[in-house]
Parts: sequence; C-alpha cells; structure tokens
Amino acid sequence: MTPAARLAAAIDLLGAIEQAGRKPADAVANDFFRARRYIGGGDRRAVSDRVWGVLRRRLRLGWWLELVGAQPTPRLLVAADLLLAEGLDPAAVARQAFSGGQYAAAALDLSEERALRAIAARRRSGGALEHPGMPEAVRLELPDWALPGFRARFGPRLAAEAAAMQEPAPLDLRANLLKTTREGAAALLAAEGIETEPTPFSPWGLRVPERRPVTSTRAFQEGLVEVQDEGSQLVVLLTGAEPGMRVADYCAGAGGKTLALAAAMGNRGRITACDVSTPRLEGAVRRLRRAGVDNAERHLLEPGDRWAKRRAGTFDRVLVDAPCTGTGTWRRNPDARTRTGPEDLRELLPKQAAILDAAAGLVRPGGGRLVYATCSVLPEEDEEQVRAFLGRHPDFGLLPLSAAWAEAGTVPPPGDGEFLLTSPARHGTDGFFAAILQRGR
Ligand SMILES: C[S@@+](CC[C@H](N)C(=O)[O-])C[C@H]1O[C@@H](n2cnc3c(N)ncnc32)[C@H](O)[C@@H]1O
Repeated sequence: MTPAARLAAAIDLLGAIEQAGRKPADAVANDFFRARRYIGGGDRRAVSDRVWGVLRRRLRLGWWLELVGAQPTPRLLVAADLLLAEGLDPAAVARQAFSGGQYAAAALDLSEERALRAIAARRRSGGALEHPGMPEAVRLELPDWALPGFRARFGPRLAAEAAAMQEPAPLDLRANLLKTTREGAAALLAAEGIETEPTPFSPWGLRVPERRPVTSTRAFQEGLVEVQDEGSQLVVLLTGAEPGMRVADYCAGAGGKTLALAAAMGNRGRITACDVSTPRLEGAVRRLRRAGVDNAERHLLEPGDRWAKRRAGTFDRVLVDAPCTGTGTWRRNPDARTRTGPEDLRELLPKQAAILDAAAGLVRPGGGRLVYATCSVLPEEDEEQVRAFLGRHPDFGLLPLSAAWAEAGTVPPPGDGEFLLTSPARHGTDGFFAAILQRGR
C-alpha cells in the first residue's frame, strides 16, 4: 500500500471503531482486517500504529479541533495528528494524505482546509500537541470523571503515570511451567526468531520488547507460553495457590488466571473456574486444553444457584478478579478512555461488593484466603472496596503482602504497603490492584 492508502485505511478503521460504540477497538480492528485480507502484515501494522496513535492522543486532538470549531471526524483526527504529532504543514497533509488519488482519501473540503490552517496558526513549535490553554485532564489524556481517582492514586507521580499510560504496552508472556521452564520457553521462542527478556518480578514472565506475532509461534500454539501482563501474573502469585489445594477462580472469564493458577499448582488439587458469562467460560476450554491443564472444571454462576451453598467454606483460595473500569489497562486499550464513563463506575461499585460478599462464603474458615484484584487504579474500586468488605466481614483480616511474597519466594515489586498496586511508570506493567483477605474462624 502507498503511505496515502495506509492513511485512508486508518481513517476507515477509525470510523468503524467510532460506529461500533461500546465494542473494543481491537475487536473492531480484527473484524476490519479479516474483511480485507488483501492488506498484508506490514500494511496492517502501519494502519494499526496510526489508529492506535490517534486513540492515544484522542483527547488532545479533539481539544484542538474544538478550539477551531471543527468536529472530530476520523478524517480530521488523522489530519490533525499529522499536523500536531508529526509537525507537517497543512499543504503537506493535503498532498500526502488527501490527494484524492487512487486508494488515497478524498481531497480536503474547504471547511477541513480552514480547520487545519487555523490549527497550524495556533500550534507552537516543539511539543506541538500541547497548548498552555489545555485543561489538565486533556493534557494527561484522562477523562474528567477519572482525573480525581488518578490523582488520589498517584499524587505527585500523576504526570509520570499518565505519560506512561500514553505509551504502547510491551507484550508480556507467561511461561507455562506445566510444559516447560522460563528458560526453555525463551530458548524455543529465540529459535523462532523472537527475542525475550525475563520480567523483573514474576518468575514466570518473559517480555517481548519488540512487537512480534507471537501467537503464530510453535511455543504459543503448543501451550508453552500464554500472553499475560506481568501485573496479572503477580496477582496469581499472591494467591499462594499450591499443589493439592482447592481453589475457586470466581470471575474466571476466559481463564487467563485459571491457567496460571493451574501451573502454580502443578496440575494437582482442584480449580473451579466460575463466571456469569457462558461465552467467556467457553472461551477457556481451548486455552485450558492447549496449556495441558487437567485440574480445572468450569461452573456457570446462575441466579438461584445452589452450588455456592453446597461449597460454602470449602476453598483454600478464592480469587476474585472483579469486573472493573479497566483504568489500569488504558495504555493497552486507549479507546476505553472514551468508552468508559462515570455511569460504569457507579454500576460496578455495588456489583464488586456483592461479588466479594458471595465469594467470601466459599472461603475455608481457619486460614483460607480471598484475593481481591482489579485492573483499575481508582481507589473506590480498590482499597475502599476492601475496607468496606472488612467492615461487613469481621471474620476476615488483611494479610500483609510481605508474608505472601516470602511464601511465593519472589522479589517483591516496589510498593506502598498493604496492597499490590502496580503501574506502568513504576513497574512497567498495567495498573493492577490486589489485596489478600484471610479468613479467621
Ligand atoms: C476482569 S474479568 C476476568 C478476567 C479473567 N480472570 C482473566 O484473567 O482472564 C471479570 C469477569 O467477571 C465476570 N463477572 C461479572 N459479574 C460477575 C458475577 N456477578 N459473578 C462472577 N463473575 C462475574 C465477567 O463476566 C468477567 O469475565
């Protein structure tokens, strides 16, 4: 594809993402490229890079367009990105991206040209995306409703964390200890041309510094590695799941953490992967098979379900990987910044509390543990949820992380105390929260 054709495809994909409403951008992109098989690997990467770049700069680009009275259409978002992130002048944008030639986007109309000239007249040299008149939330690429929570979480580190959240995330893998060692997985990947480095905190993790098509490797297809952010691996390590235990993965989804739990348990003991979503649980089947897991069963949680009553107090470990706003994953899913709103948070808070209450009943009295985790950085979904739970359940207490890290035999990631709080700037991971709640009587 010519550079102009790639930009035209980027405009089309941005339009498809916008039209898809609440569907995540990566799912829209998968459909988009599946329907256009003629777009080869290199072109696909170039188109995706442009689109994800625009999504990462979306609030600032939108602010500029609003400043000059223009709508944030996919065409103008891409044009403004070329002006502000790449420093082109309006004539070059028109020539390079909107020539109207074969496979290129249609020529700019008068109002589009006017908008680009107005932006160019107001941009400053160097750091052109920034402008002194920009509100803080826009500059940090955070929606207004999330800014107070981010500030409460990160305090003086807010700007650094928000900047790290604008960077693309690396690809983290977890070596599947049921089939190999971390070194063995790294060697196999290297033989397939994929260099990795060990992750600093998780003893299972491998980081792929350069974006590579890992899922087509033998190592992936034969279940020796899984894609999993290091922060997610740390949550599983904190459960302290061991061979022979009974473990419930209460919000298992498609089984990302179930797989890691099974590996930690050496396939011995029993894991019940629960969820309220049939399609998500179904999604776990193939992954469990590929990874060689044979100590996991699935259970669909339904209203009026008697399962929880029958299993009350029988699990050594219960992991609640709660549905959340996903604010900790915004470097990976930049489109979620505009797809998620305060109404989602309002809906999630009581849901998380109800899930915790229901899951607590499964925990074995006398030392069983409930691990509550989110991929949110908002205190309301994290420590505030845990403190409210402890108020409702005096039979549970917080277990210090230091004890859990010592049991896991791993380097503790730098933290602030009682809770696991990983973040892109500090740990190079997504933003994860976890707390260990131990049941007394
Ligand atoms: C963060 S995702 C889980 C991701 C998964 N643990 C992983 O590592 O791949 C949260 C999951 O909670 C599930 N969920 C939502 N409401 C629930 C409820 N009331 N009880 C149990 N699971 C629930 C959702 O269907 C979703 O799969």
